[in-house]
Formats: sequence, structure tokens, C-alpha cells
Amino acid sequence: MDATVEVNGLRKRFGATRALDDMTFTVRPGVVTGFVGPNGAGKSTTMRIVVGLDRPDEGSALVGGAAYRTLKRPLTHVGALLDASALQPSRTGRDHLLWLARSQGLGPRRVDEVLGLVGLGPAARRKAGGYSLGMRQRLGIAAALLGDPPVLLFDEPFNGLDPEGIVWIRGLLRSLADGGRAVLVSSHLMSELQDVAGHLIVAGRGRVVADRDVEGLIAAASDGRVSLRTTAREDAMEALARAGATVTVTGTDALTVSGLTAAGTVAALTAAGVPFAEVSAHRATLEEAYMELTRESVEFR
Ligand SMILES: Nc1ncnc2c1ncn2[C@@H]1O[C@H](COP(=O)(O)OP(=O)(O)OP(=O)(O)O)[C@@H](O)[C@H]1O
Repeated sequence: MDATVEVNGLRKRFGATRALDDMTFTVRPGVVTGFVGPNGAGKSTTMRIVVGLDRPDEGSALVGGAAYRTLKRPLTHVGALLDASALQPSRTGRDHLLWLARSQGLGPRRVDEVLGLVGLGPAARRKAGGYSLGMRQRLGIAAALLGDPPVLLFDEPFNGLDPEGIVWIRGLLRSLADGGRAVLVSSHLMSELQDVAGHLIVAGRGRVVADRDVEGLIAAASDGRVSLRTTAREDAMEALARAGATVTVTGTDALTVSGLTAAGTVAALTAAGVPFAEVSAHRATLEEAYMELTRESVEFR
């Protein structure tokens, strides 16, 4: 089965709300694709449609070329974390997974394997109703991994995780993609996807606003800018402005300069006798790249 998700021309209304308005994109294998956009942009609705939990008014969503409802043992084709609270509180985490596994013809060995993968082994025999949000997220991720599917969808997987959990899930997402899987991860915080997403789909008002590889995006947003550290921030800003640069404050001792090369920046500061350290080509954060990308989209605003 080929590991892709093809979303084509999805439209969906909930009463007067237009949730999806021609949502179209493809998720490819081998890379983590970030699915971002403000609250209400249509990310969850799209993911729910991909796994057959909602029906579109128009359009189609295919997993490995097939509609979800036609898949036999669907958890072996696509795994999804959509709503981590969707569990039976009186059941233990392990029983929850055993029940899911049985429905797919999978045995208890795989259940214990995925429990270990998500670090829930010690809590597996406790009632899921007593789990923290972070533990529920881990249980939901275990469920998604159960059938070792080539396609994975995670809706806001960072929710409720502590910093250690966030680092863990980044590693997990990377290794899933490195293993050739298609991985779609939604988030409304760009910083969560930093150093993880290789591709970005930006949604706004039910449609795709941008669909680009992250490296190209960061390169474009970094274009020609220079990062600088100085203990004399005000003096540096004055000297650089005099030399024709536009200067942005990015930290207590950090500035980003545009309109001057690194050499030009050094020359202007030296001529004005302003002390400085670390002059380098600026590499935009994913957050900056996102702002740049959505700046031009009036509709997005
Ligand atoms: N079952 C529903 N009934 C009514 N309206 C809905 C339903 N599901 C989604 N919507 C509406 O559809 C729009 C898209 O919602 P959706 O949850 O898909 O967005 P999202 O991008 O996932 O946002 P968030 O980041 O908040 O999860 C919103 O205006 C939402 O209120």
C-alpha cells in the first residue's frame, strides 16, 4: 500500500458554518507534514473525514489510494490520534488497547509493544480515567501505532505534554517519517513543529493557504538578514539605522538586521565604535517563516 493521503476538494458545512471550502492537499511518505492554521481553520474536520468519522458534502479523501470505509483492518492502513479523551474511563489503558487490537486481528504482544514504545508500560494496568492529559495522549498515540500503519494522523499531539514529552514526541514523529511513513501533524503553535516538520500545509478558513517544504520556506524568510549580538543594543541600532539598515530587536542582546550584509554590518558597527559579537547570516525560525508566509494572505487574516 502506498503511504499517502490525498485530500481533494473537500467541502463541509455545519449549519451556517463553512468548515471546509475546497480543502486540497497531498501528504507524502518519508516526511513529517505539519498541518497548521488558526483555531477553526478546518484541520480537525479534515482529519476526521480522512478516517471516515465525518462525511464531506463534496470532495474526497483517500488513504493509499482508497477511501477509508473500503479498507479492511483499517488500523493497519492508517493510525490516528484525534481525541485523546475518547476512552472508557473504567477500563485500563492496556484493556483499551487489547479491545482495539482484537477488532483488527492483532494480539496482546503488539499491545505490550506499543505500550513500551509510548512509555506507558508501568501505568498500563491502571484505569484510564485516572490518567493525566499527557498519559491520555500517549495512550492515543499507542492506539494509532497499534497496526503499524504506513499513514499516521495526529491532531494536536503536543497538547498536555510536558517539555520532556514534547521532546519525546518530536523524536517519535521523526522516526516514523524516517521509516517511510506519511505523518500528518496538526498544531496551532508553530514552535511545536520546529525541527520536526519537513513540509508545511497552512490552512485558513477551510482551505489551503500555503503548501511548501520547510527548508525552502525558512531560506526564503531568512533571505539576506543578519543576526547580531551586542551589549550596546541602543548604540548598535542607531549606527545600523544610520547605515541604512532596518533593525529588529530579537532578544536582550540580540538584533536582526536587514538591508546590510554581514560585512556591511561589521563595518558600520566598527566605524561607530560599537562593541559586538556573533555576526552571522540569520536563520529564520519556523514561526517567523509562518508569519512571512501568511502576511500576504488577506483572506487568512
Ligand atoms: N460537529 C460540529 N458541529 C458544528 N460545527 C463544527 C463541528 N465541527 C467543527 N465545526 C466548526 O467547523 C469549523 C472548523 O473546525 P475544526 O475543528 O475543523 O478547525 P481546526 O482547524 O481543527 O481548529 P482547532 O485548532 O480549534 O482544533 C469551526 O468553525 C468549528 O466550530
